[in-house]
Amino acid sequence: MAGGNPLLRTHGGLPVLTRAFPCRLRLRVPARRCRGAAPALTAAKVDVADVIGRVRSGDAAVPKRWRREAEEEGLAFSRVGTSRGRGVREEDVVEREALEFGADKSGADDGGGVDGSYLSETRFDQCAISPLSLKAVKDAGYERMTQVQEATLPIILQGRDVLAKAKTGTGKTVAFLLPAIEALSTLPNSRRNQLRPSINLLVMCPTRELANQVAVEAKKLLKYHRSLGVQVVIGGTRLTQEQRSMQANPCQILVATPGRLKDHLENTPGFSTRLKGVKVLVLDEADRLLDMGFRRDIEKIIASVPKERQTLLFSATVPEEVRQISHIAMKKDYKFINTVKDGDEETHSQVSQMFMIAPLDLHFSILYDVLKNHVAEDADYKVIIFCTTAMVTKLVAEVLSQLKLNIREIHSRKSQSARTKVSDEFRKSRGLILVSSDVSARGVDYPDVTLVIQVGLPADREQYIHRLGRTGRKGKDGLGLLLLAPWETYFLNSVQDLSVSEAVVPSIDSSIHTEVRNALGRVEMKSKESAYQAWLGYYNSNKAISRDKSRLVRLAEEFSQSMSLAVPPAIPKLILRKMGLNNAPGLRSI
Ligand SMILES: Nc1ncnc2c1ncn2[C@@H]1O[C@H](COP(=O)(O)OP(=O)(O)OP(=O)(O)O)[C@@H](O)[C@H]1O
Repeated sequence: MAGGNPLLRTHGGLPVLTRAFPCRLRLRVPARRCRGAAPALTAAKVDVADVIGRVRSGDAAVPKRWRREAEEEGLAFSRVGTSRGRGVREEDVVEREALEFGADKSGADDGGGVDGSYLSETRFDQCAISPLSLKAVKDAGYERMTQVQEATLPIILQGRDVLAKAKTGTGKTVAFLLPAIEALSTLPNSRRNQLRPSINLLVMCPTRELANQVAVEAKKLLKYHRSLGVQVVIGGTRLTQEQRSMQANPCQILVATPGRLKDHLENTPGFSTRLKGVKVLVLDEADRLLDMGFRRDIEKIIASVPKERQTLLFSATVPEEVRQISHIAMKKDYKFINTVKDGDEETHSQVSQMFMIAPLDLHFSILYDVLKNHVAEDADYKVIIFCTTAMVTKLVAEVLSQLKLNIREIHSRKSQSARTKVSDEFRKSRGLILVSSDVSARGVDYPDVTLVIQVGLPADREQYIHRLGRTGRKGKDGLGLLLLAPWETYFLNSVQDLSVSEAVVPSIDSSIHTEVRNALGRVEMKSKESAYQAWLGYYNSNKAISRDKSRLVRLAEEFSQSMSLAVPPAIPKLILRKMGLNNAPGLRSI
């Protein structure tokens, strides 16, 4: 996080004046132009932020070489000082600085970001892949490999176990699917022509949307491999329906969510025998699948596939604990391939990251204000708002819909058919705002998301990174805003190595407050009650906050007030007991 002068923060070489947040939201084009500024500086190991700060403060000790390199890159430092001296508004300065920095050396929109292109120089046709796969890759529009594909393909093709880390939106799905399909296509035909072929490739994903998406990508790559097929098994659909379709058309590739796969293991005749044919096991979003929420299911699944197999673990985040426990899934001599360079951040530098601290009772108004500005500035807007729980997501979606924004909602309480419909629509559209719980946090590839807003505490640092990663995919620009209440600021410690700049709370027109109040008045009481209960449950499960129960109750009351409720809703006794809050003073029960 940029420190120092509280008025001037920087990220990726671009100064951001904190009071100009709404303006930053409008800076998409200039921000892209700024890209050209950084590479030479980075290569020379110059801290751009530091140089800018020191030049501005009149520090004559800035080495000439740095200054010269900066100027060669079009960074007109001296002019920046002059603009401010003329009393130009901060917003104007930000706009101007961005343009001045912009020698427009960004290159084409082919992934040329400040942190280097996500594409490598290697073309797929230079690699040892089959003509059938190559043809499919071409049809999919892929010519050059992404960095992670280039780094992992040869090793996976050798049959090694691989744990790979690469930033969000850089093509990890193809990186594991393509070599896995190559491995399958070389299996003797007898294996593939059986009436009920074994499952040879098993891909595990933490969410249903991601599983569907991986299957779609697999189908693209299988276009000319006519004897290979892919099937998806995910929760939220009828088990019997999946059983029937697996029986009618058994495929060698299965993409699954853990819970449903376990269901099939326990209830589908012949399924465990089919799993004995697994040659390649993939854990997509491996760190999520290996954390406590999924660990048991994953262990059971691993025990059901042969020990003699190849295992591939992929994620944008690989915390140390995951490396420590990777032996659960992989052979000891696995290869760890990390395409995030030493000293580089895990997030993309072309994504502007902001945090804003404001009391809970301002959050709806801020959200509305930020969205209104963003929608007005960018006709092609495409926004995802992440909320803490399904019921809070529902409430936020209802409030914003009442405010006549173009809202869709997705979370675990929606039927799977509604989730799939919304997800498909959001993928194809622009001019939409998706309010989502963490079901969309990882892996889902919605193209051209312009802004990601996270409201309230993300579950952890990793979740923050994955949610943010829904924007800035394939080297494109993006914006991220994390909106926190003052007592949530401790979370920022966990992302202090990322370039997250503070944005000062914008002054909000009283008409916005009135509109929000009226919108809240039109939202059903039931939604508010459920959101309150879910909110309490979420923060109660957070150790840092639930330690002090009376404080938790007070904070929940603040949340209730932010929904315009005079008195916090009562909660069923049973639920309070389940939350361990039956004796917490100040909570009303029914
Ligand atoms: N070689 C390539 N050239 C161009 N586009 C590609 C290439 N490989 C993959 N893509 C596209 O890049 C996008 C992002 O890919 P993908 O969803 O696999 O990213 P990811 O790294 O898995 O992201 P996340 O970490 O969010 O899961 C997709 O739209 C995919 O079709």
